[in-house]
Amino acid sequence: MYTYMLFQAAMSSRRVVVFPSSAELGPVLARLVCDRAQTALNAGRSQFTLGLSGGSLVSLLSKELPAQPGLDCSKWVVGFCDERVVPFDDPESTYGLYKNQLFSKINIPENSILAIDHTLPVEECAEDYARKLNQVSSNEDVPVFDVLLLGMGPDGHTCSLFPNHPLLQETQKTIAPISDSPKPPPCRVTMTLPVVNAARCVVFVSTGGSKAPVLKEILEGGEGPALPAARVAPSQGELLWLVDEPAAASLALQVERPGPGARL
Ligand SMILES: O=C(O)[C@H](O)[C@@H](O)[C@H](O)[C@H](O)COP(=O)(O)O
Repeated sequence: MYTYMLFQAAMSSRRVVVFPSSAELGPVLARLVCDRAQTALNAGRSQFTLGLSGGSLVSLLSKELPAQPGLDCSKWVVGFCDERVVPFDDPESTYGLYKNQLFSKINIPENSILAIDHTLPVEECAEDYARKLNQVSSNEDVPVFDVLLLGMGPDGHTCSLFPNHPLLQETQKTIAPISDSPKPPPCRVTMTLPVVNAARCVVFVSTGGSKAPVLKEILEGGEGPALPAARVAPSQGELLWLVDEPAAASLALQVERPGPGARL
């Protein structure tokens, strides 16, 4: 019961925000990222740290972020919530997609983009990437990102944390290797739940009707063990779910429906 009450308390800071479609969601997401960057820098931090995910986020951010008025990314440090261990010119490389679609359009310094070394075997690649994240300020050795942007698969996975996978129990590593990903490609590195839940702000972006059943299970509770995305509950930070109407179609809980130009 006590655990349940703690769970409910953590959930109370969660916001579920519904948009008619990605066309309305995208600009609000981009504004949110820029606002949190401003907050970080105004608070006297020397850098704004952002974690990116793949999937539909790549094209959404690549369209909306460069369109933000007065965008200045010179103090941004960008990492990846997970990454496929493939060469950067492979169409499966998340870094490769962002490099072509986004990084070429905004002024993030090249050495502030923390990419994996895909030439290493997956275990060493994870250790190497964990060391790279040491340049993000940390709390008890866990990097604390200002904002993490996450996607969610129709199976409830997020980052490369898949349902029923032992990595869900990982508490020692900040970045873990996975060589049996049920979704190809099999070799990946991923942030672990302690890192995700240490972030100041975690934003899920989930769109499309195929997400409706799993979104309902994650946000309103299901009978089986908690799915990976349901285990995301930042201990001190904000949790936002930005979804479109088709994804939200089965939800009974109270949601926000902001108008155009809204700031979250
Ligand atoms: O590495 C991956 O396989 C993808 O990054 C994946 O985890 C993605 O984030 C989700 O499947 C959500 O995808 P959509 O945003 O396209 O729904």
